[in-house]
Amino acid sequence: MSPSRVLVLNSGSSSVKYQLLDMRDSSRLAVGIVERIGEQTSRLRHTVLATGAARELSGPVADHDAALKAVAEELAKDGLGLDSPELAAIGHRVVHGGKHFTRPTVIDERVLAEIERLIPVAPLHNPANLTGIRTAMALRPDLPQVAVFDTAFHTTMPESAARYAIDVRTADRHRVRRYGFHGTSHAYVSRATAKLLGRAPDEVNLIVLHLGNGASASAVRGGRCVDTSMGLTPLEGLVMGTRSGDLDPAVIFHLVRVGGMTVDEIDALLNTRSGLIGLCGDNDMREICRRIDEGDRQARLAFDIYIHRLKKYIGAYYAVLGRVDAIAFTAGVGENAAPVRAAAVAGLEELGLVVDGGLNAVHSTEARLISPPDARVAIAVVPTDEEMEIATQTYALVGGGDA
Ligand SMILES: Nc1ncnc2c1ncn2[C@@H]1O[C@H](COP(=O)(O)OP(=O)(O)O)[C@@H](O)[C@H]1O
Ligand SMILES: CC(=O)OP(=O)(O)O
Ligand SMILES: [Mg+2]
Repeated sequence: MSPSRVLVLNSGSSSVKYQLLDMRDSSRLAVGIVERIGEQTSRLRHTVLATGAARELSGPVADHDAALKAVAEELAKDGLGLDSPELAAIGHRVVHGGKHFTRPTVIDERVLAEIERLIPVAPLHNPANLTGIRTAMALRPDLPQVAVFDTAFHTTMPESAARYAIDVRTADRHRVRRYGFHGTSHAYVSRATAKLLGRAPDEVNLIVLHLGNGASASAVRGGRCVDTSMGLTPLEGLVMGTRSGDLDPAVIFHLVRVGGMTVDEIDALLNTRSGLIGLCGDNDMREICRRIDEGDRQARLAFDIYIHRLKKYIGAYYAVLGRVDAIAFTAGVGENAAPVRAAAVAGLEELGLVVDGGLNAVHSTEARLISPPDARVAIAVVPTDEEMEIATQTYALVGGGDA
């Protein structure tokens, strides 16, 4: 029988998430994460689904190369190692693919060079993705390695949404435009939401809200992205865990000229010390909700700023789409934080947006509706599955199934 397993690697700035899937029945064989890479307190958690065996290792993991080698060792302990003849391909999440990569792509030297060229516009993500790919290639040079790009789903955006209103020649020379991210999630959730509605993806208009540590919104018309909130880099748009999202670009000039800060200092400020953590010292929505319940005003303000921005994007994408069939909440905050979902659409009844308090309060890992049955616009909670989407696209590309 031809090999049917796909290993998916999602290398983030300080973590590697991985899953080994069997694409014959889309089952998961092993899942895990290496966290806090580069620190003394790194941790690897590995679960084998067939046996339920779970292992946790602690101790320093110096870099992404060491992390991936540790993952390979863990997989090998259960006979699921990278040397397995049943492995068909390795699928890699690559955050920035620029304008060039509109589809999943088998990685060769030319593709590696392009991902490397894009590092300045994804400094937190692309270097980690590259290390993951290079290590995996060294471990299995004979195996197809496939890059699945966060940006690919957004390449359908019209120029009116993708261009910034700056001098066209300058923008083109430096490839300054809006690319959008989390596209694998937006694509997966768009299809899953259409399925939940019992409709074909090409006949529904959706607003997808991916609210994780990084967060982005997208407007999807008939299965194609027409606008999204992240831009040249994953900094634009919504308020995030540690990122500011939208701000007047002159804030940067002001901080240089009046605040005496360097560009690198401002980069770090806006990417790592802003958003929820900058506003209230916490970037975990669970903790923020808990503090609000205790009457903490700083946490309340951070929540209100987060919601205000989210509501503005819902309104904007409603206008962009003209007609909205459903709004889908996804990722860590979107899937779990009922207060965020309720607040994001509060007061928007005139737009047909109503959340049923009882349905919203139910905890579930299934895709579900939280709007009343007669609502004009469906509001849904749809768990994302970037790893499954990456595996599906990877397997299809290497000839194993249909996309
Ligand atoms: N039960 C919960 N209630 C509220 N927020 C939650 C809950 N579980 C997770 N989250 C939020 O989800 C975030 C992580 O989302 P996730 O999609 O896993 O992010 P990422 O993939 O960007 O690291 C956490 O920072 C936390 O704020
Ligand atoms: C692109 C991006 O923001 O990714 P993440 O949410 O994984 O940081
Ligand atoms: Mg994520």
